[in-house]
Amino acid sequence: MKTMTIQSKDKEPHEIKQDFPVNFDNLEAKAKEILPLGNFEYIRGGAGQEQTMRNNRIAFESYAFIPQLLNDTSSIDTSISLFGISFPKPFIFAPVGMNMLEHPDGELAVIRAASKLNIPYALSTVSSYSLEEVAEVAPDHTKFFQLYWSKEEEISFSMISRAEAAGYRAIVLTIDTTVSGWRTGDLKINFSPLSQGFAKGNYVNDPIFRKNLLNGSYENYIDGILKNIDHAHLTWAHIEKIKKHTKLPVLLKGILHPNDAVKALESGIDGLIVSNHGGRQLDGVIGSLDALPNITKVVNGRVPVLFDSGVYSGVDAFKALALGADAVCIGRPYVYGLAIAGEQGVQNVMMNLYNELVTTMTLAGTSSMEELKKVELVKRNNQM
Ligand SMILES: Cc1cc2nc3c(=O)[nH]c(=O)nc-3n(C[C@H](O)[C@H](O)[C@H](O)COP(=O)(O)O)c2cc1C
Ligand SMILES: CCCCCCC(=O)C(=O)O
Repeated sequence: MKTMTIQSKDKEPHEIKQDFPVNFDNLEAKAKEILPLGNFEYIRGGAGQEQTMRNNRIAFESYAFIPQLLNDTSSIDTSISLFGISFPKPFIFAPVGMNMLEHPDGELAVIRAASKLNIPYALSTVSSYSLEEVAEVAPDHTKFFQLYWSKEEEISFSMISRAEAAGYRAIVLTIDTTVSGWRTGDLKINFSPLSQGFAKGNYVNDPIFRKNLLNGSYENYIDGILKNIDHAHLTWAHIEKIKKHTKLPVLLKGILHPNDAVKALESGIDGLIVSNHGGRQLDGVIGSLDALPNITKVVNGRVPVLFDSGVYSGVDAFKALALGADAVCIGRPYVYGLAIAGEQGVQNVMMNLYNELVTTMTLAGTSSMEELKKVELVKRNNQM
């Protein structure tokens, strides 16, 4: 592989592999060549007829921005501040479960890349490696713990306490996955991701999980996770309990309706992630980008508003930031990078996104996040 070094505007030199796929379609195609069918389809696929996945792309393609030129863009500042910490890039690694489906180093490879690039990392509840193992790789790097609420609530409280003890900086409660979506791609080939055995990291050594669900038998952990994971009883009343249990900021992931954003603020939530889970949960849902403006409007800067679902290029990131997101979370692209080339693949993907964002900001006449947020966007009615 040929390499070149890019001097990014945050002053860290990063090596980019020149024959590594640059655009999202090529990245996905390359990952498809490498991964077993079930693993690939689990990552790629969405719920039902994949209307939500399409809506995500339609939303991005229906926004266009109008650059204003002859501004000095010789130096671009992409830095953001979240919960009092400053980061050089406006990206976050979205929580993605079971990374051993893509690479034996799984989440360990991802946290290494995240820490080298200084991009916050959100670890999934259903990770292949435990939150403690991940923390050990990069103890000082900013990590969030994504929580899937457990049917056995004590397990959730145990995981929150463990995340706090291991130095995680926030809890991200995902609220759109009370049960798994109707994933037609997985169903068609009878692929059950949780049954592959790669979701155990945070469970097998959890004292409460062992006591309540493992019944002393290590072999039963898949059964235990499957029994525990659906949690349709979760309501706003739980938020208060969670907030009482931890001093960490709590973010809600999966907000699409402005009424829910208001309820979240009333419940004392510290941040929101506007997301439709990449179209993997509920089919027929609004494109995540289309939900963003109404939410930033009601939140009005009171808490950080993060965004994900369909950010596949630097231009996509630019549009989400211009519509008011404080940072964008990247999901499928880095997972494909992981499948293709482990830690280096994850770095390549994130740096390609970043370099395209910097190029876009330069050409659009915006040299900082503040200026980016003032960019004018127009929306057309796109038909697909
Ligand atoms: C393979 C895969 C696994 C995921 N696992 C989780 C998870 O464990 N927890 C969670 O909150 N979101 C999970 N997500 C959703 C992502 O956090 C994010 O919302 C989604 O990837 C955004 O869509 P995009 O990748 O199309 O941009 C997963 C996504 C993928 C692709
Ligand atoms: C309760 C369902 C498990 C979901 C596993 C990870 C995930 O969020 C995904 O999108 O896949």
